[in-house]
Amino acid sequence: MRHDEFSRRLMREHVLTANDLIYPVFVHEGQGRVPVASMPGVDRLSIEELLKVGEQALELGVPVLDLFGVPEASAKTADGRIAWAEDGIIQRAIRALKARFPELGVMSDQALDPYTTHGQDGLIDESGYILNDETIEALVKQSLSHAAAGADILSPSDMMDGRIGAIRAALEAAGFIHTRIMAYSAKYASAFYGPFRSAVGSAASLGKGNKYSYQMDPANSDEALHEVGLDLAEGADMVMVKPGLPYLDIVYRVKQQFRRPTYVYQVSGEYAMIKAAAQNGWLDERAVAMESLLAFKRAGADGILTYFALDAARWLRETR
Ligand SMILES: NCc1[nH]cc(CCC(=O)O)c1CC(=O)O
Ligand SMILES: [Mg+2]
Repeated sequence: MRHDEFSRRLMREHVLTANDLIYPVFVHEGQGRVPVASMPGVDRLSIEELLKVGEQALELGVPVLDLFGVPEASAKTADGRIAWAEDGIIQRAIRALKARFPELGVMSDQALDPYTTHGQDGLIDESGYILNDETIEALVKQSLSHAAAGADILSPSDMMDGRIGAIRAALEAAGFIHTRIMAYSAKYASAFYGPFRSAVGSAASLGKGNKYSYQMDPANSDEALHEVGLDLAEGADMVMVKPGLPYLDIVYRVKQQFRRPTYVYQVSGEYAMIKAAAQNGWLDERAVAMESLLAFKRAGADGILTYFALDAARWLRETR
């Protein structure tokens, strides 16, 4: 069966298409594009540049852009309140994208880390411990402001307990009955997020801090199922596992157990490793990237958040 291309195609079990891809983008207050040094090929975008990327995504058939904000460092506070400002960077970005491309799916991130002076995803007490319930109140405000700006999908990435239920209830009460929620349900306390933290500018704020008291222990697997079950019960439409390739077993177990829309995030560090090896001539970038994306499909993912999204959509087009 492996002898010829036709029979290899005939017995192929899984396929990757542009429909499976979500493209994460960084939107900054500055002008133009500013490269992220640890993520070659990824730039922080002004809203004007974001619109060009939105057009490319539509043209390539990538269904959704996922927006992350990069505020001015001077605008950060301990409570991260610019995260829910009506004229905040993400709120303006959502409005601009939806006005220009109503048919493009727009997803946005809910967490406070780019907006706080301490770089944690929520509010903290004097000892630095994250305050679950106070954080949820802030996340609800952030969520409502994104929904009001026109976000199609909210994606709380903070890992507080109970935030999906609170956000869902607030959306319903405010009449946002079409806003979808993709929960970062099994988000691990991973060192693979390093380049992302540089991109949004939370690395410097976080310093030697860590997120062990709210993100999951990489040693755990049953706990991921517990977390997914809670988020689905609280009203999540979609659940996510993060990071990606080192956690394929979790993707597989979540899909097998719940059979619900399941997503995986190929995170910044995974992207950086492939890019760095490719730049050294050690790996074939396109082949390795496409193999990794296919592996997510094989494990059971319904979609993938990846910084390769636009490139992958182009590569898929070339091979068709
Ligand atoms: N709310 C924070 C957030 N949202 C997405 C990522 C990581 C994404 C990536 O590494 O590509 C992180 C980093 C973190 O939890 O510190
Ligand atoms: Mg949870």
